[in-house]
Amino acid sequence: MQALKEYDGNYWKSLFDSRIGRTAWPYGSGVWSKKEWVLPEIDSDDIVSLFEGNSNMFWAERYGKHYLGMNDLWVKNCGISHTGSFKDLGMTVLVSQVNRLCKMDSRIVGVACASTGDTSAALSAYCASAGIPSIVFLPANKISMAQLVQPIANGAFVLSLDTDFDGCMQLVREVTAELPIYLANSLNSLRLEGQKTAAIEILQQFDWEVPDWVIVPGGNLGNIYAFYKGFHMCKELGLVDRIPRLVCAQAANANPLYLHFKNGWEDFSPVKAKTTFASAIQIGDPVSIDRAVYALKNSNGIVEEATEEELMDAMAQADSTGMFVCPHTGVALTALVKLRNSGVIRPTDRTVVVSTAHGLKFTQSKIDYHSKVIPDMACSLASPPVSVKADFGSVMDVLKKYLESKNSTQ
Ligand SMILES: N[C@@H](CCOP(=O)(O)O)C(=O)O
Repeated sequence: MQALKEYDGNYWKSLFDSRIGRTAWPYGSGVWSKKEWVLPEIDSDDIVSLFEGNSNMFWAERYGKHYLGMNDLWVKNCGISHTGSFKDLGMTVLVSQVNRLCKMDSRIVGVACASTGDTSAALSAYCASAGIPSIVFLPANKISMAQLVQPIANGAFVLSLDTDFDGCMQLVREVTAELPIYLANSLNSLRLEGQKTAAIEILQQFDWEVPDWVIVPGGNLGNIYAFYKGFHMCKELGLVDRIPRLVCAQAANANPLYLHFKNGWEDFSPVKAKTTFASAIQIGDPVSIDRAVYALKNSNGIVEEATEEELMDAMAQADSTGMFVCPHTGVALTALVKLRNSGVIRPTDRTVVVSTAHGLKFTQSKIDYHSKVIPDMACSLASPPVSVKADFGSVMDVLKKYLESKNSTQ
């Protein structure tokens, strides 16, 4: 690319002038119209926090208004936690209880789980803190590097098994039936007691006003039931007079609940889960299927699914508004888009999307998307870095192109 020579100190002078309140010069070579860069007087009362302090619940204003025409869309960010996923909520309860049992001289020799990554991270962290051995059953090569390193670093006994999550689940159930090892997956109700607090917290954060919809990604399906349990408990206690409609969102490559829902809840059949970028919910035979069906039936719930392209595009779109979500949240956002487009969710409905894990656990899939190297995927929202020669003119050239393209889309 030919470097533009006409740029000189005046370009930057114009920008600096604008920052200190003077009218800017027309910048560039006349391609752009003159802009007023004078900053308005701002009263400190006018400055509003975009993410509402440190709360894990934030109003997705730009995403909601811009992409969906919604004005009451919220994200409950459960990935901002010790090990970076909602599993911490349940695991702190479970391991605390095991710790108590150990102190009471029970014969428990360790705690185990099968995992697609997040459960093992949480289990190993809390067990390490309590000095209790943890054993994790992981499907080899099916979890992200950031997830794998967590149990390793936390000193868990890590079994890397040549099977999928469902195979690991089956094995850990058999092993824990034989040995005095405590099973920590979400079929253990202690986990659900912890996880249901997210639902209670949502109501509290809305000052006990009930949202219309709560959308939760689903794999092993303990969490959708935990949300139901939390909302139902608040209703029983008289804190609220109804519960939200629940939506469970699955990856189309691992969608046994979706198929069951579409079949009118007749005859559940597990599926063989195929590879999905939403790897934490790559589960074909969920242990909490019955509880999930119960939760959905009793909340007038819905199940939706997301293809690989849909979930990756939804994740990229959300990221472009500053969310940096995990692929599973991409699945939940796809469900939202579909239900909004079909009119089931209305523009003014108060809707909460549950973001289940930290986006930093899934950087490889984001890199692949933005590098456009995913086979058969357009990656239409990819925003790859621009390689540019390290000289002033070349940088100004690419900046000009970039700012022009921004101008034309605003
Ligand atoms: N997505 C899970 C799978 C195991 O789920 P659990 O909630 O039943 O323990 C994981 O992170 O391992």
